Amino acid sequence: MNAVVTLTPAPVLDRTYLAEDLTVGKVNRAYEVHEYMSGKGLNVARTLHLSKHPVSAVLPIGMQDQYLLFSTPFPQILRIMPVQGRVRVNTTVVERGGRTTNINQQAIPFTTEDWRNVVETTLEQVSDMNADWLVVSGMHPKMIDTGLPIDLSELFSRARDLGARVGLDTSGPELKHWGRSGEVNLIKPNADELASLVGHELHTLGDVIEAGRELISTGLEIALVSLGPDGAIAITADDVVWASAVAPEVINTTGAGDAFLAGFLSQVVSPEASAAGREAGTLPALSPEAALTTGCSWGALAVSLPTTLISSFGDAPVAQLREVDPNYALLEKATVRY
Ligand SMILES: Nc1ncnc2c1ncn2[C@@H]1O[C@H](COP(=O)(O)OP(=O)(O)O)[C@@H](O)[C@H]1O
Ligand SMILES: O=P(O)(O)OC[C@H]1O[C@](O)(COP(=O)(O)O)[C@@H](O)[C@@H]1O
Repeated sequence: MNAVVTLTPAPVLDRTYLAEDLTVGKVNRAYEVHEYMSGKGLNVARTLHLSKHPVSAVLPIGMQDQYLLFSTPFPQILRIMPVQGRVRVNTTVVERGGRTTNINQQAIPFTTEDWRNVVETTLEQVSDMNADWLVVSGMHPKMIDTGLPIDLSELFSRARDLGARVGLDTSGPELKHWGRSGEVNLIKPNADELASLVGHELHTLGDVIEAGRELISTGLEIALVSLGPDGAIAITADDVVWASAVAPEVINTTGAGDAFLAGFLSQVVSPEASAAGREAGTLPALSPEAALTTGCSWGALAVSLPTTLISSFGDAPVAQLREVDPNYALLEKATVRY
């Protein structure tokens, strides 16, 4: 079966304030607050589990903060690794009308021993589940002793030796490094992250395709680029597929990327392809079309909810494949941010 293991190297307590509007430099008041354990890999795993997909979420989290998991949905998918340090807090302010502002705290650094345990536990999960995918999502903590970001080389190469593809959803210098490393099969940048990765603005769908192809030439298998209201595009060596869905309303865009990635992973390797691949000792064939529409449907559902937690797919908007038009002007021009 097409199983997925997610690793969230820097889990988060997500605190979301719903406010009428946000005025910078003034006192702002929230009319509603939500707080729950989160992080990109955990969000992806929860959504996959809700769709009855086999998944395990590795979560390094200090003993003092494990109480935060008491009320978390689907505790059975968690593989908790006790590490030193407190969990970080990410704050989101959502205004009526859908404008969303995020303040994300820095990740807590790892000791060498803690990181080693996280790597071994993650690989154990990949092996035990015969996973088709290992997905590493969110910020990368630094190492206490060197001050350098975690090194994922060994994790990636051993996961690939176990027959899993490797997906990465991160941003900043880490995306710049791993996105071109040839050690990763899939990345999921949004348009701004892709612009930063290639170092120039992206105005049209053609610009996005060109940027994706540049990355494919470095050894990446799929550039999966999410384009907010323009849906998402999957670029491989042989194929370019574009799809989108119309969200009924836009309440909170935080979490849309995670819901989208979960939808994509849920379909991109069919159970039949997975079984055939294991039998033949080859990587299973990918089916990007069905996966992309599922991803866009779940992404559009996520933006219409106040928090990142999806509790049912019943109201998910239907997504359509679209004819790829390189001249299509993106609704939101992508800018370089770091
Ligand atoms: N306003 C929107 N309308 C419809 N779908 C949306 C909207 N915003 C996001 N989505 C869906 O969610 C996915 C992820 O959103 P995006 O904003 O691109 O990612 P991220 O949250 O990682 O920045 C998109 O690919 C799209 O399918
Ligand atoms: O690890 P980072 O980059 O701080 O991101 C973590 C944040 O991203 C989220 O997972 C949402 O991500 P998306 O909007 O990309 O889906 C939040 O729930 C969480 O606070």
